[in-house]
Amino acid sequence: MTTPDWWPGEEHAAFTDWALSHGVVANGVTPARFPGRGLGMIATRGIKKGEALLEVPTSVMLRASDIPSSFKEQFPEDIAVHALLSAFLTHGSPELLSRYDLWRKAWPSRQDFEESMPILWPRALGGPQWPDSEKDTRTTTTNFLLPAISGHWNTIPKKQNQKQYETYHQNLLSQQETKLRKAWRDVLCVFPETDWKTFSYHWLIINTRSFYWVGAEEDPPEDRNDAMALLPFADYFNHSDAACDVHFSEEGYVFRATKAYKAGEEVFISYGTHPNDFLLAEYGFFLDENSSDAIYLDDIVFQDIKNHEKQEQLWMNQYYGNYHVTRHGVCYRTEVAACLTYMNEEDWQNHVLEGSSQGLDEATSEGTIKTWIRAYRNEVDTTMAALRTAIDTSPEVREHRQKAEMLLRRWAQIGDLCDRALEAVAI
Ligand SMILES: C[S@@+](CC[C@H](N)C(=O)[O-])C[C@H]1O[C@@H](n2cnc3c(N)ncnc32)[C@H](O)[C@@H]1O
Repeated sequence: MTTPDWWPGEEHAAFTDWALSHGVVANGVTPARFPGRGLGMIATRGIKKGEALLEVPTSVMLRASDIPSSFKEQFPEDIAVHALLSAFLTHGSPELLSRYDLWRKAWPSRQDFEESMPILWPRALGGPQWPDSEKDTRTTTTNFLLPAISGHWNTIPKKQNQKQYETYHQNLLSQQETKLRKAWRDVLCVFPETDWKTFSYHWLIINTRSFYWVGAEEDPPEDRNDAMALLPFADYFNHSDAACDVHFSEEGYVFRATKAYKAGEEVFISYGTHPNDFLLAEYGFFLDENSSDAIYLDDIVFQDIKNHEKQEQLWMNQYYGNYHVTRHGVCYRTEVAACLTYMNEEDWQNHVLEGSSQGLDEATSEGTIKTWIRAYRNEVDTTMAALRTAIDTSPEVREHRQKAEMLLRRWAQIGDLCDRALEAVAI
């Protein structure tokens, strides 16, 4: 019998047999190869909306509670679950880990992560310095990484004394780096001889393949990132921005179809409503079409609203930061910040608290917002031109041409998003 062109290969067939014989129920889906996406799930027959496609019992999952206490107790109490699971995959007893051998053979390689994940990219493309990084020989100081990932701009000076606030979709790389550096310190405390490449590989496996999990008897952890588990087989699902019907209970996880599928179609789940910069930083890919795509104007807005009292007003009224733009225009927070550039304190307070339009000038607000979006558009043009030049002239960038071209594609998307938002802005 000839194998189909999506045939995943022997190691995936062997892992599938293991999963099915250990209680995983796959109902019309199986792993398959999809160009540009590695492995994913394919519908093996017509599937109706609402059908249960996959059940993964808790007995095959890997959670913090599955790690023996004797192993856990060696680590600092505040170790993150992500770090603990990475440490267990790196240093757990071979007898306990052997049950996952076939699953682990089905994972992507470290080389795959080096290609796709900015956190492992070379310094020349804005990647961080790690124990195995090559000497920093950058000949350019341009930031080629996207501002939401790197936290840096080429054309906009970053304000130094901004307040600390939660940003879920900005400064992504430094947040990720902080977590990985802490995990690395925690594992070295207990296993000083840990191999960086192996540990960081496991950390990235967990970063890209874990699911939200809280046990029935447990309260959700303070840090949402600690509510995680690995689900063998379910981690074949790729992401799309379509809706997704996923439930978990003490028995395990159940994935249901949110639409009908024809045999041969890829079945996706949603990893969450994430903009493309987030997908690139956290998962090493981004979508061509993403209804959740957005860019953030915070550094541009704070460059404009420098006045300390005005910044305090934003802060006190909980409008400080997280100003986002989609192709449909800007969020309400951005509109509120734009009014503050020209309204007096009393009028602005009455506007945000009571909806008063005293002192509101929609044309001025619109003009301010367009100036902010144009500043982002200018950053796109400047950086794309520099990146194109670097691809042609800089040996250290040319060596990583595929990654540089991935960045160019994302910058072009952002340029397009700015143009559409400029057309859409009308308050
Ligand atoms: C949970 S795994 C999914 C299985 C994975 N494709 C594999 O080959 O093992 C998540 C990873 O799959 C890839 N991925 C998921 N959705 C994708 C998509 N829509 N396009 C491209 N790659 C995707 C990314 O590399 C991501 O880090």
